[in-house]
This record gives sequence, structure tokens and C-alpha cells, in this order.
Amino acid sequence: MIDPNGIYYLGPKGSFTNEVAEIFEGDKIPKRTITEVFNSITDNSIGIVPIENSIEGPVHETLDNLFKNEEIYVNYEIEKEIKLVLAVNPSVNSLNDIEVIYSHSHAINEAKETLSKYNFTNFVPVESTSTAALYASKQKYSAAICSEYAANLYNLKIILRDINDSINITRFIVISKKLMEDGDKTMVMFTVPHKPGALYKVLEKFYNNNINLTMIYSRPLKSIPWQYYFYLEFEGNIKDNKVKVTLEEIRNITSMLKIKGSFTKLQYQVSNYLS
Ligand SMILES: O=C(O)C(=O)C[C@]1(C(=O)O)C=C[C@@H](O)C=C1
Repeated sequence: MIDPNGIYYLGPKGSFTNEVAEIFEGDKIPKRTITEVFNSITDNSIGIVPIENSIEGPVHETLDNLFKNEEIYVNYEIEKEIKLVLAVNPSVNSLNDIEVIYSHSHAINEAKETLSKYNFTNFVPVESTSTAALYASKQKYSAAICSEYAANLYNLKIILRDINDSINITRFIVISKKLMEDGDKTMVMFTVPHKPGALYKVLEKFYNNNINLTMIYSRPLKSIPWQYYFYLEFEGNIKDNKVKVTLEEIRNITSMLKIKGSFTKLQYQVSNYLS
């Protein structure tokens, strides 16, 4: 299913998404934002984006793009442990010299408690941890929260290691224009009529058909203030009879139902790429 010329990922080179992309054969093409990854996908290419972090929760830009782009489906998920470092421009000699710290907003929050003892005040969120490393390489007295790999790639000095507040895992997804029906889990997104019990009735179908939910989350619809879409993941795939039955049943009681496909968890292999 993979076009060797089209593995789009949240870049630039050195992001955690890039490390995950390296498990696939083929040409990797970095994009500046998650939205640009979604917009780049053609019939034969794939995209790799973060969807959820174990400390910071869902990545909203990914969810909103999955909801918006009807023709894009989820094919695989990959979990990767995230090890953050604080890396500085060569002009920095001590922690006191740091004037600004760049990173992805998730990564800033993943290390917030650990860094709170140093009294840094100027955290600036950017599109990814590797964009942060790139900025830090160009600006005197700046720093980035990024991976050790990105720090080395952009010639930064690592000044603090192991700065995650706790065990830190991010779930990434592989997206494409192909709906897959095989896998361990399935994702749907839906809206319900604005009346009492509407969400309850949808969830009841999963209970009645003995399907285990693994994630539920809501996000603003944006087009209508104070109304929401729901993002749901559950065990089982579209070929399972009980999943088929449930999806048929909820089609009748949701206002809008988008089936984003079934997907398998791939085991992440730390490749030679990092050595
Ligand atoms: O910035 C990166 O390196 C990413 O791949 C994105 C991302 C995320 O959005 O969760 C991935 C892992 C870390 O949790 C922080 C940032």
C-alpha cells in the first residue's frame, strides 16, 4: 500500500514523527504542520501524524483533520516512548543564559513540572520539536525541548536529559485514502441530535453488542457554536459481525457518522537510523 515516493510526516527532519516514519521503506517527505500532511496525501501515498500523548492527551489538529477530511482513513497505530532533552544554542554556557525555550506545545507540557524548578518563563510553542531545534540552532541564547537525535542533528548542546514529567508515550497513526477493514481496533466520528439521551443511546449499542470502547473524546464542531463531534475508538474490526451490526444500528441514531477504518498496532523498532 505504500508509495515509495510519498510518506509525508510532521517535520522537519528530527521530529519524533520522523523517527516513526523511518520504520517504513520509501521516500520520506517532511511537512511543516499536521494539516499540511493531511493536505499532501494522494491516492498512493501515506501520512504519519501524532494522535495522542499519554501525558497531554489527544492532538486536536489531528482529530479535526480526520473529522474534516472525509476521504482520509486510519490504517495503523504505532506507540513510541518520547524521551525529551533540553538542548541549547552553542552560545549558551549555563541555564541562566537561556532567554527563550522553543518546542511543540505538547512537549512543553510534558516537561513542565520538571522544568518548573529552573524558573524559565519564556516558553514559545512551535509546530514540532524539530522546528524548535532548528530555531534554537539559529538564535543565540535560545533552547529547544526536543529529542537527543534532533539536538545532535541541529548541533545543539544537551544541557538537561530525561526532562519528561513521567513515563511519556505518544501514539502515532498512519493515514491514507484507503479504508481498511482488518485490524485490532476501529475508529468512528459522529454527531448526535441535540436532545436528552442522544449520546447515551449510541453508547448503549456498544454495550448491548459487548464491544469494549478504548477512547471517547469530544471536540467543538466549529461551524455551530457549543455543538460537538465525538471521536470514538473501540476493540474489533469492521469485518466482525458484532461491529457491523453496531455500526448499522448507530447509523440510524447519529446525525452524521464517519467510519475512519480499522487499524492494527505496529511494533516500533528502534532502527539504526538513530545510531
Ligand atoms: O514535535 C514532534 O517531534 C512530534 O512528532 C509531535 C509530538 C506530538 O504532537 O505529540 C510528538 C511527540 C511529543 O509528544 C511531542 C510532540
